[in-house]
Amino acid sequence: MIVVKNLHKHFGGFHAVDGASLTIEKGTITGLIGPNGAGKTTLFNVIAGLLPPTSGRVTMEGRDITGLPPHELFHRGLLRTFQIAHEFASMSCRENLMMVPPRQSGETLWNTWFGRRRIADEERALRAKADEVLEFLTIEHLADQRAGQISGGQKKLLELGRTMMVDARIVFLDEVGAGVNRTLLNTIGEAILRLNAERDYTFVVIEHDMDFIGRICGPVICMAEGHVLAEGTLDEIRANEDVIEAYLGTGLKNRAKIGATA
Ligand SMILES: Nc1ncnc2c1ncn2[C@@H]1O[C@H](COP(=O)(O)OP(=O)(O)OP(=O)(O)O)[C@@H](O)[C@H]1O
Repeated sequence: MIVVKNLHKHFGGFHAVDGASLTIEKGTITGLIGPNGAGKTTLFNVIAGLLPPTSGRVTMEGRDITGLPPHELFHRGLLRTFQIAHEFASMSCRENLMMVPPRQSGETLWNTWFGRRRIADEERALRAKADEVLEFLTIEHLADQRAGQISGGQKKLLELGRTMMVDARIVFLDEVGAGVNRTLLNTIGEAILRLNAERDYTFVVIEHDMDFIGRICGPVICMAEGHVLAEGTLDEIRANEDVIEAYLGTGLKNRAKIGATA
């Protein structure tokens, strides 16, 4: 369980996150929605250690993780993916996955000279794991293809695959659906649901596609102006007057996004 208490992140005088408090229950797929500029990505970045908070506290399973750097959170199984995928373009998809686990023996000069057998064993295991991940994500046919050449949606799947290489416990997904076609978005949704059901992953998903949120997310949290406005099912959120007001206040385009009928 992740508990965020009264979190603030200010950029100069601008309060991007302004007293956000929320709880992410273990084993859930929680949707994080809100109009543009609500502070969702900034909140992700603070929780995932990419930005130091101005004030407030984040705990994971009761332990204070406020301001811990990403690599420390990585070791605790907390990972964040990005709106724009961060692949190594000239490496194959399989190699991209094999790069993820930290502290591989081949990284030290000593082992390069004296630990060849161990390195070879490790590499075989990593390769097998990467292939298993690609198969799980139904993109095994991309194993040898350069990551820079695959589609945007496939890159999102590859990012999800990176989290599987370290058996993440909690994954923050930032706009998985942005620029992804419907078929691939369904594949991504299926993978998220299966990882949650079969491998105990907890997910927090920022997404503007409300159909996608409705299909895969249990609790939904709506942010506006840096804080949490409402929590509940998507239907409850959609009917919430404050939420409709927040989306309305930021223009018709945002209002259409929530699918508000009132
Ligand atoms: N590094 C920064 N410096 C100054 N302002 C920033 C910085 N990062 C974000 N902001 C501002 O903070 C506000 C919240 O941005 P954020 O990206 O967190 O919102 P969001 O809810 O994720 O929006 P979107 O749905 O459009 O991605 C925005 O007004 C943004 O311009």
